[in-house]
Amino acid sequence: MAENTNILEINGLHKNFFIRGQKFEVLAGVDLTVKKGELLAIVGASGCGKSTLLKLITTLETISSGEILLDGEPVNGPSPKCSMIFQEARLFPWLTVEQNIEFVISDAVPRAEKKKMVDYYIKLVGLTEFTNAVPNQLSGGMQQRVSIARALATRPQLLLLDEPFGALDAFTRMAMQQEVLRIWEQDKTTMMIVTHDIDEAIYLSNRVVIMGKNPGVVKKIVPVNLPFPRDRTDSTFLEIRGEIMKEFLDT
Ligand SMILES: Nc1ncnc2c1ncn2[C@@H]1O[C@H](COP(=O)(O)OP(=O)(O)OP(=O)(O)O)[C@@H](O)[C@H]1O
Repeated sequence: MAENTNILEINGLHKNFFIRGQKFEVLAGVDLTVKKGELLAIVGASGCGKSTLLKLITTLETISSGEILLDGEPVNGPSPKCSMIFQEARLFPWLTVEQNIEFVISDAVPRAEKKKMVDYYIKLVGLTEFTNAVPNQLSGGMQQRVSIARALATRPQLLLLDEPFGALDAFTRMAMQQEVLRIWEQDKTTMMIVTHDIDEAIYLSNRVVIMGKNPGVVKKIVPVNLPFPRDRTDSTFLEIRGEIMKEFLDT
């Protein structure tokens, strides 16, 4: 059988929420395909359903209608093929960096192999010197790097990042964007990143998905055919920025 080159296929996805019996249609027919190895960014006005979309993929929320196929299989419960990172790092405060990562690796993995995996992911995010630190001994950016290492240690085929750098200052945020690209180039895990920052979306992704609001739909998908690392002042970068901004202003 031919290998499935799409890690994610979303067809006619609808999501309704009910508040005191009143129906709110949040997603109204989202179609989206993500190829293995892609770095996809999702942008859209606040409340358009970006986080809801990620939650439906991880089954933190349930679909109203439509389907989501993860590596060719309909999602119907949490899958080891998919991992998610949130705006805050959500680490265990009483565990060290090493223990936070070790925690998510299956007990079926032999001890020596587990140690190797933990060391690999700590090195991947550049925290080898902080292996034995607990989260409150780390900066916000470092904590988020631990959460990335922890998510990758589950060896997901798809990593979902929901505004992962939203709580970080501008300098740390830019450093983290470079870090994500470095990790992606080394690890090639498919990533879907939700962000409010249009520059971040263009800087990081192969395609930018622009969502429209009320109800949430995919309005436009803009390809970003620029080599990495990208120059934010490059004329094509700025052109793409203008194209995305125009969609927002038309909302
Ligand atoms: N559990 C819930 N119950 C009811 N309504 C919800 C629930 N979760 C989300 N919503 C509603 O769904 C809509 C989309 O929310 P969502 O968090 O997906 O948007 P978003 O695009 O990620 O927004 P933001 O950019 O502000 O984070 C909002 O109107 C929100 O109030």
